[in-house]
Amino acid sequence: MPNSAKDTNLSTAAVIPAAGRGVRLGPGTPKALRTLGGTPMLVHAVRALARAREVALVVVVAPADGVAEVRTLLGTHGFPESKEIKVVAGGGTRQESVRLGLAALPDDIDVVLVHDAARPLVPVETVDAVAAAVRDGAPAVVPALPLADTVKQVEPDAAGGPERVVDTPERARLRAVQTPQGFRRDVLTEAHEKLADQATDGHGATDDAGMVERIGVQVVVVRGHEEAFKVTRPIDLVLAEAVLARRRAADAF
Ligand SMILES: Nc1ccn([C@@H]2O[C@H](COP(=O)(O)OP(=O)(O)OP(=O)(O)O)[C@@H](O)[C@H]2O)c(=O)n1
Ligand SMILES: C[C@](O)(CO)[C@H](O)COP(=O)(O)O
Repeated sequence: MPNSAKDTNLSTAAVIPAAGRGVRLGPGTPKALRTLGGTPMLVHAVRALARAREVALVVVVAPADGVAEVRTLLGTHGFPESKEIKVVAGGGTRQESVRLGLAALPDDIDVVLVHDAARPLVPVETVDAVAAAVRDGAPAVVPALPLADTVKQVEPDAAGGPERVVDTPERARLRAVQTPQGFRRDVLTEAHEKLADQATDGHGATDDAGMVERIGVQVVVVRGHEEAFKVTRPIDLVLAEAVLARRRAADAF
């Protein structure tokens, strides 16, 4: 395992959690299989990660009852032959799904990029920037953007009234974090092993960087990208279709 600055001889894999149902997107096909420009979101996400030169292997974490379907789906789409694609069964939370994806990595992988299937339009430049920062010696890296909105911390009202604002954190020091998040494989594996119980007890982390923070590892930030947004609610699908249409129009010239 790499444990010092800059190591140029590292093997990199991507883990793509894609086992969620997409409740906030509304009823219908599981979110990763919903289409964007006629192609499932998951296929866009796998292509985005496979496009990165350093990524040798992509592990897709599918719903436990959908592994065969996802294997068939990915088999019908073209990916570079030099890139290995594996599909494994996920769990009931994102954290569990990532842990199961990590368990499927071969021994020779040193660097792991964890990327939501729900961020299908991440540009390859963002993937490359995250991977490069890990390869340059950072144990954990997140792509992030400044916030456009002011954020309030709130507490519920004991009598059932409206929530009350208790704090307004200084916006200039807040960031909205995206994926792929990049890690030294040993660091991420240790965090997932130590914190596995929290995945199901309601105290799980909402991202992988949050897990390595909990075991005391320093996370560094690289610039994220507006087009790496997460498709969460129906309005995000409208935006994603528009971004894809604009890219396709630009490519046609
Ligand atoms: N048990 C789970 C839950 C989520 N994910 C994945 O984690 C990523 C980010 O999660 P999110 O956007 O919250 O997806 P869902 O859990 O599907 O959405 P929702 O919370 O609206 O149901 C998605 O690619 C999703 O497929 C996963 O692999 N396993
Ligand atoms: C990992 C993540 O995309 C970083 O912003 C986010 O935390 C996932 O949250 P979700 O509620 O599982 O979509």
